[in-house]
Amino acid sequence: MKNRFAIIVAGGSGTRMGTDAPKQFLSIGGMPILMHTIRRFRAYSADLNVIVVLPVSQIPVWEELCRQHQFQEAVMVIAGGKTRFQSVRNGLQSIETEDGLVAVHDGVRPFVTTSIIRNSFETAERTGSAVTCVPLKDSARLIHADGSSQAVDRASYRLVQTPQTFQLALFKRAFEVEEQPFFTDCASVVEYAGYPITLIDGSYDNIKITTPEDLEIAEQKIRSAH
Ligand SMILES: Nc1ccn([C@@H]2O[C@H](COP(=O)(O)OP(=O)(O)OP(=O)(O)O)[C@@H](O)[C@H]2O)c(=O)n1
Ligand SMILES: C[C@](O)(CO)[C@H](O)COP(=O)(O)O
Repeated sequence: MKNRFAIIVAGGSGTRMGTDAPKQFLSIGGMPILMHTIRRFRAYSADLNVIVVLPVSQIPVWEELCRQHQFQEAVMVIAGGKTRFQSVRNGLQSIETEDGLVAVHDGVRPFVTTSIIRNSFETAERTGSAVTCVPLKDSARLIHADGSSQAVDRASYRLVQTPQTFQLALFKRAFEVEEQPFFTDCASVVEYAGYPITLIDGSYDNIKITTPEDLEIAEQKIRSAH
């Protein structure tokens, strides 16, 4: 099996959540969200090299949380950057080889499943990339510059999640580009660099905890699982 890495990005400050603590440290089911996410990747493979990217100022807070929760998963901690792109790039620079696969996952998506992670590695090994997504359940409209709107064919769109998994050699080359304002995820970077993107099925359960409502949903999901 090829070298397998996971970069779990948790370098943001959670402005939309609006809490003092960064949202990745907020507790669901009695444990910080980020620890749930790391455990999901560890459950996929004990041999996976897990890199966790954190805001530099929060690294001592994370170490204290690990002590409090007796959280002993072996992970490499790396300082993040101002944007998600920069945080991914910092994580990537800590990987010395170009031989293998890397999954990038949001630290605030704690409900990712082993089967999604496995499928993302297997697909990326075959095709170069695996980007998790789901179809739209709601109708969608395009907003024009003058404020008017127009129905679009929702079957032509997907909502993109993480993990997004890539062959390391192409991913490293893709991240040599200058950062662009439309880089909202890794797929947009890889596509900009000229590589094709393979989509794989995600899950409506694989939510990104972004706003306070998401935190309530996450707490209920954890409670109902126990
Ligand atoms: N400079 C950044 C910004 C974001 N992220 C991470 O990217 C993931 C998805 O980003 P998002 O949900 O937008 O998190 P925040 O940037 O923290 O939230 P907000 O945009 O509301 O400030 C999160 O796990 C976040 O910690 C990161 O590693 N480094
Ligand atoms: C990577 C991502 O989670 C895919 O949906 C998303 O693009 C992150 O976006 P955000 O602006 O950082 O919330």
